[in-house]
Amino acid sequence: MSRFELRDVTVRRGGHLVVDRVTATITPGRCTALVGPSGAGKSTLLRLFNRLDDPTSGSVLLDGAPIESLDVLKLRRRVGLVGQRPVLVAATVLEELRVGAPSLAPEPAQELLARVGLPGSMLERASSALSGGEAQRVCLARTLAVGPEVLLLDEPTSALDPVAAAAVEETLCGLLGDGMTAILVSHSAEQVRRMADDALVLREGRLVESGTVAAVGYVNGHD
Ligand SMILES: Nc1ncnc2c1ncn2[C@@H]1O[C@H](COP(=O)(O)OP(=O)(O)OP(=O)(O)O)[C@@H](O)[C@H]1O
Repeated sequence: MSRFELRDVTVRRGGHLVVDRVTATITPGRCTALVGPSGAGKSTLLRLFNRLDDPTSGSVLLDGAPIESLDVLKLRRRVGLVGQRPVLVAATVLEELRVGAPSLAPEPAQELLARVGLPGSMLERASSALSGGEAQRVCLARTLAVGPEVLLLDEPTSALDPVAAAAVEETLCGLLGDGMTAILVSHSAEQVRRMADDALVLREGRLVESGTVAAVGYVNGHD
């Protein structure tokens, strides 16, 4: 089911309160945006969901279980991350898709490419020969190859040119429309309005507003 809950979560880094007693629920099947000014703690909060960071106090629960009680590799297969910049690690697109799914056959690999809007003929292409937008979509397909229940999206289009960003966003919107649970960090209020259902507004580490995107003032240009 993949319901995340944050209970009184605090993250302290170098004497600084980066996340300050945040309590919230992420609704399955919806896209929840983490928004707020630069330095508010959005990326840090996002990284808690697959244990790239751990809270200093409080707990993150997945379907009622504290996530530190789960095997971290299994957790990361359930909760996939797509970062700001595509990082490709294998020589070809097919090998890239096999990074987390070593037995992936060419046919399902082509289906994965279709899901992210790329032609199946791209499987044999060298990773180094991809454009930024293509590489980001291959990263997304590589994450999907593992079969995640939740996608963590950390400014997934901010490093791309406007045309590639629009294409990647459209691909993501398709996945969200199919009912994928997602948590999105984005600086763009327009993007949040297009992609997200719910929003959590952070300021100086504190949760200051939450609700549906339509109801949250921060996303709609007034506080
Ligand atoms: N390891 C660390 N040590 C000290 N301070 C840290 C550490 N990690 C993060 N911070 C600080 O915590 C605050 C929140 O950082 P974070 O990257 O989570 O914010 P953000 O809302 O994602 O910002 P942005 O929108 O600029 O990406 C920042 O002021 C940052 O400098």
